[in-house]
Amino acid sequence: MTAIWEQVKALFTIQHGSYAERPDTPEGRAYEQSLMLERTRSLPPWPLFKLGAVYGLGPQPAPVRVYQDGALFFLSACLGVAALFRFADIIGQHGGGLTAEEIAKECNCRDANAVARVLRACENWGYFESYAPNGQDLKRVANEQRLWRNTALSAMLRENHPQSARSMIVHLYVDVFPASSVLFESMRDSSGSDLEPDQIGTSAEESYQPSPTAFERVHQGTFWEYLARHPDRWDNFHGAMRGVDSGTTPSILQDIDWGRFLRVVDIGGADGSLTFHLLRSYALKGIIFDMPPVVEHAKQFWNSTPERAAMVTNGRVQFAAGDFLQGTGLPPAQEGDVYIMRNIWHDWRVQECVRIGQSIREAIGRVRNVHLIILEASIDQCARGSPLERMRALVDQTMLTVFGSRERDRLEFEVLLQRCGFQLTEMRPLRAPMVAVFAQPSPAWRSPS
Ligand SMILES: C[S@@+](CC[C@H](N)C(=O)[O-])C[C@H]1O[C@@H](n2cnc3c(N)ncnc32)[C@H](O)[C@@H]1O
Repeated sequence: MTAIWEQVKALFTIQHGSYAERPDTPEGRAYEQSLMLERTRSLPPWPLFKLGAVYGLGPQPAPVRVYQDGALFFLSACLGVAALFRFADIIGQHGGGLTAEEIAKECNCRDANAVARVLRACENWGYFESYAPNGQDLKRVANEQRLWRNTALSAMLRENHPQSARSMIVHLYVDVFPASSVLFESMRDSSGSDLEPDQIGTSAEESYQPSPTAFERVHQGTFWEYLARHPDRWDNFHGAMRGVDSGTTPSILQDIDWGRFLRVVDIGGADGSLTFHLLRSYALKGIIFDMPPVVEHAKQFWNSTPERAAMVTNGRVQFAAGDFLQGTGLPPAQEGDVYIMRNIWHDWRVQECVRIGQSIREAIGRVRNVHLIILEASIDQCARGSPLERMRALVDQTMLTVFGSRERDRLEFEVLLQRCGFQLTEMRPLRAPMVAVFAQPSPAWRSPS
């Protein structure tokens, strides 16, 4: 019994990495080596091994876990490939029941064996499900002959799923994934990815020269320049943002009382889908502010359904084109306005965030009863290792890789907002991978211009 208990403890200890580290002295090294050797040699009893490694009901052996984590980019690649080839759409259109070969044929992929293996890899993480034809024993059916259907997760890779993640997965695979492969070089050669908010206005800011991000190294330009050069990537990015919209909007609508505002000014609002949902649910007016080409795209989106077109015709929604870095084109505030920024600040380094925030503060001027709400995946809101915190950490990595920017914690928001002439009043968790940061203009603020 004691031996089994020791094994359980050893498994947990190895998995969570809290083994007794010793200083790097000859004695310390000898101790660690003997400890590690002992653990490496002492295999867990079969039932324990099976429970963790085969059934996933207990701690996994550390080597299994570490390899899985290290090679997890292949899961991203498989999901990207599945999304690009539209496996989920093809399977869904037939109501399931296709072999890998049939799927390969329909998506013009010549390698049916690779399709079967990509599907099998995805199946291990709950995407797609294989079953045997005519009630045969699945174990006796070769991977190529198995039939495939969607699961709740793989169905989200369908284009027409109400919460479709297809464009986001394609964006991560095509635009971001190549950049992640040079993160090492980018970090090695970097002069520091960003300033701290409290370095703004100090000598550190004057001497600060941002290094190119991993994305900029690979794609020879900023993310926005890259999108401008590749209209197909813009279209896909709009789709990705619509996916974020469908995943976060229900909570944004229900967890915040928008009824106390008169007008919403959606800064960097893209096609304005959040504004649309807000106008649908509340007696609000709306302005969508973005760069000129994006605003043109947004107008098409608003004219594409009678309900949205009517909101444009009766003046409930308006468009404003400009540049929030230059402070041009921002709609001046009216009493009862709420300026919102969903997933804006996290795209920018501190200096640019201050410029954007100050542009908004200028637009507000001395108008009273105006609010600012920032909606972002702020970090350090839940326990480390929780699903939400893990997702936010990955979004933060995306920001580092693409923009050299970051997801922020409360303290960073407080300092940044103060630099731009706002006061943080509340940080509210949402039932989504985002928090709402509420701020009010500080009356004492003086425009730097
Ligand atoms: C990550 S998207 C967020 C879109 C939208 N807020 C949402 O949550 O769906 C960032 C938006 O910022 C806009 N943007 C980028 N640079 C800008 C600039 N200099 N001035 C105005 N908008 C800009 C982009 O066009 C894009 O629509």
